[in-house]
Amino acid sequence: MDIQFNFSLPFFFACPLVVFIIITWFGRFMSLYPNKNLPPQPWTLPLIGHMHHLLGALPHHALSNIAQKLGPVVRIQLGQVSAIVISSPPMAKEIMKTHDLSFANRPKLLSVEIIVYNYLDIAFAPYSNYWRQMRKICVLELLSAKKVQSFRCIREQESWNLIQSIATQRFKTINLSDKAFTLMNTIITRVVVGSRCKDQDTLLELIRGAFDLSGGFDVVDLFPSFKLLPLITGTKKKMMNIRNKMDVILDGIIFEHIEGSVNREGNELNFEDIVDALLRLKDYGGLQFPLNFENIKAVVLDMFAAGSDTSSVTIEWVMSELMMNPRVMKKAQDELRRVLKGKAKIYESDIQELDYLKLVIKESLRLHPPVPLLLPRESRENCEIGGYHIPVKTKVIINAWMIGRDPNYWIEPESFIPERFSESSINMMGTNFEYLPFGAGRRMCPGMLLGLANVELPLAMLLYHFDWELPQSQDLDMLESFGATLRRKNKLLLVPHPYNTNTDY
Ligand code: HEM
Repeated sequence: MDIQFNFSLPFFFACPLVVFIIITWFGRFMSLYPNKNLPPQPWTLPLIGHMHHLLGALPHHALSNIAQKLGPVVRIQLGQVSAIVISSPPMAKEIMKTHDLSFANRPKLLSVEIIVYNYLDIAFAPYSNYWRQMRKICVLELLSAKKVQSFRCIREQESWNLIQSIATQRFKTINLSDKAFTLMNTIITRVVVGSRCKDQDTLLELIRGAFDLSGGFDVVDLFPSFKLLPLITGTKKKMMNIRNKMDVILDGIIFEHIEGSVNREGNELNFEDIVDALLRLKDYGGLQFPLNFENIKAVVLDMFAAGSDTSSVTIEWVMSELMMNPRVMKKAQDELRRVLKGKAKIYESDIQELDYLKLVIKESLRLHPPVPLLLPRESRENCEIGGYHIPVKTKVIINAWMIGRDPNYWIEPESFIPERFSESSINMMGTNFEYLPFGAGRRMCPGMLLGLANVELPLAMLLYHFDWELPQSQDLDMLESFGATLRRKNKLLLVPHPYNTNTDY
């Protein structure tokens, strides 16, 4: 199905101010425009026909509404950018398996260009020999199973610190969302930088600000040929400011590593953090594209951006779903308390047997994929998908959120039923296209192991050490907010009641 969201050009040039206000006001989506494959229509008709699906809606909801009306392959015109939206498992398979190589590019975005030193990172680098080299480094040197295992003591210490801090607030209302964010900021900072860093919160706030604009829905990315737009809207100045502030912090981090003055705690001496690994590879010299400080900073930014919020929102949503589903909460806690038999403290080796907890996380990632539209791709050549011709340089948005709730593939798709995975072979490895929390194909998430390890242990501890209640007279909503990740709109406020373990907090 082929529709276009666009403003007519004469209208655009006749009333630039009006259009500018409309664009910035309506923000994320453009309106409709006569479609060359449909009978000519005045632009207002399709606008009225579909705008109610778009206005005020979260992008993944808006695109789901449109897909329900128009089908699993919808072409939309986002300003000057031609895009297709993919909303079914077979069509996702076409993009990420059958034609994976043809769709292995990422579209160019101004915010990303400025922030990651002209696409020197992994997540937004165009498909190229450079990207292949950096991806290989990422998979083999930075995020391998062995490496993830080497960061285990960080997860154990920081998760335990979280439990201790919650224990001091027992029976009181705590903001679990904020606690999960702080925990994950600290874990990812220690993994990347080797120790807590005085600037970690500032750096992560800057990164969030920058990557919130990286969804490709910003007006400057929708009209890339209007070179003055980034200056008029102030986007360029804003991004340069963010980049400069980040640069100072990142230079400081690298300098400390080179100098050997990182303030490491006890067992942090025993592992190589991500900056160490990148500096080692820089000095190694045998790479096709030798690394310099900009390459290192771009990859470090990716690790922070991709590794922190994705895991903390997962903790937020798992805990929210458990509060909404007391049967599942009880079953998960029974498993933990049975397996751990009153142990005072949990270590990572203890959680291998927690099969039900793993199903709970899997089910939460189905209903609440932290990156609901994955990262956008772009076609590298002309291609045919589901009988439609897709021209080169078309942006591809895959609605993993909708796919995970597709009633043709999931029984009771809106219900939280972890057991659905117990007898099923569906996994997270990107081979089942009805379940794509980490994407699939060449651009699939390389941080899956680290991401899962970062949520499993804290969740096990939260559920083992405490029973949870909602604050008095409060209901729990499940409203979402869309940014770089899909998080709760309202913070998760809960009251912890210590469970009777042999623990001395
Ligand atoms: C629960 C945790 C996580 C989730 C749900 C998640 C999800 C995703 C998704 C959906 C993508 C896009 C895949 C695609 O386009 O097909 C992605 C890409 C990526 N993720 Fe993750 N991620 C998580 C954790 C992490 C962690 C911990 C790291 C590293 C510290 C990481 C690093 C990356 C990178 C570098 C990419 C870009 C890959 C490329 O373009 O080649 N992720 N992630």
